[in-house]
Amino acid sequence: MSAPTESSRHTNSPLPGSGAWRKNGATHQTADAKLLETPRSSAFTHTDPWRVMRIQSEFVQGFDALAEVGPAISVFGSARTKPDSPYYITGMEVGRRLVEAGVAVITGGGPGSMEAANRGAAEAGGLSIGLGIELPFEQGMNEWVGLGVDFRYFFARKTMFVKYAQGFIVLPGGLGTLDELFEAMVLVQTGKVSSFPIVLVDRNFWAPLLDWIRSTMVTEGLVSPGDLDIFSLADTAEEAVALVLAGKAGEQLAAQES
Ligand SMILES: C/C(=C\CNc1ncnc2c1ncn2[C@@H]1O[C@H](COP(=O)(O)O)[C@@H](O)[C@H]1O)CO
Repeated sequence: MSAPTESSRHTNSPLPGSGAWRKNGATHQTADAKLLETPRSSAFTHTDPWRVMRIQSEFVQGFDALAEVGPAISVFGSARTKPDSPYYITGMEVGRRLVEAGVAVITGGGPGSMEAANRGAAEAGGLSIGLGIELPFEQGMNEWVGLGVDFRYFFARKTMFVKYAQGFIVLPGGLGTLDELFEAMVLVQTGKVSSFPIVLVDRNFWAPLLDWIRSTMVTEGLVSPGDLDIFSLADTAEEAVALVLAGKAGEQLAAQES
């Protein structure tokens, strides 16, 4: 088939997405014309291909906002902890001690222990980061976040917790905290990240879960005994921060600082 002449162009219809054309087809609209047309319906914005664009933009937005963040530790913990609870007080001390060690604090930007860690970091004059998530019951970012990024998608937000931190400190929490903890553990277990310290704070709180992992999962051969070395345990903020800064993560943090 030969290329269309100027006069035949209006009657040669293009084959979608190929740059090819078919002779004597109906008059076609150019791509520019389609783009510039006022849309008759916004329904397309609720389709998966459109969502992919939105997801992509969420990654770009996160990478842009966090690219300049230096050494950082992600702190997870319950959204329900009240300011007078010992967990909140420990969370504040964790945030403060991380900043005093020259490390930024990344949290989910919400209330409870997230707020505590952001507050400790902000009050110590450090970088206090919140990665907020759109939820049906809107909470908004806690007031102690200095650099905030909002996400619609949990998985895009989770990437940021890992990509921009050199370790995790996990305060007592519920399902959200467990989700974040297990994701981190699986990334280490499967070798997707190396030497990523994970510190669980409050031995008493975590003991029953760890006993069950040992007595059931390890006994039944579903996890290796060595998998229990993926995390360390602490009882105080001081211990937790010292552990997360120790070892390989400490080397990475020191390298980023110099
Ligand atoms: C339930 C309440 C507020 C929810 N707001 C949240 N904002 C930001 N991040 C959240 C929120 N809820 C959960 N998360 C994430 O999960 C972890 C805490 O979940 P948990 O179930 O409370 O352990 C936390 O690290 C966040 O990343 C207030 O009533």
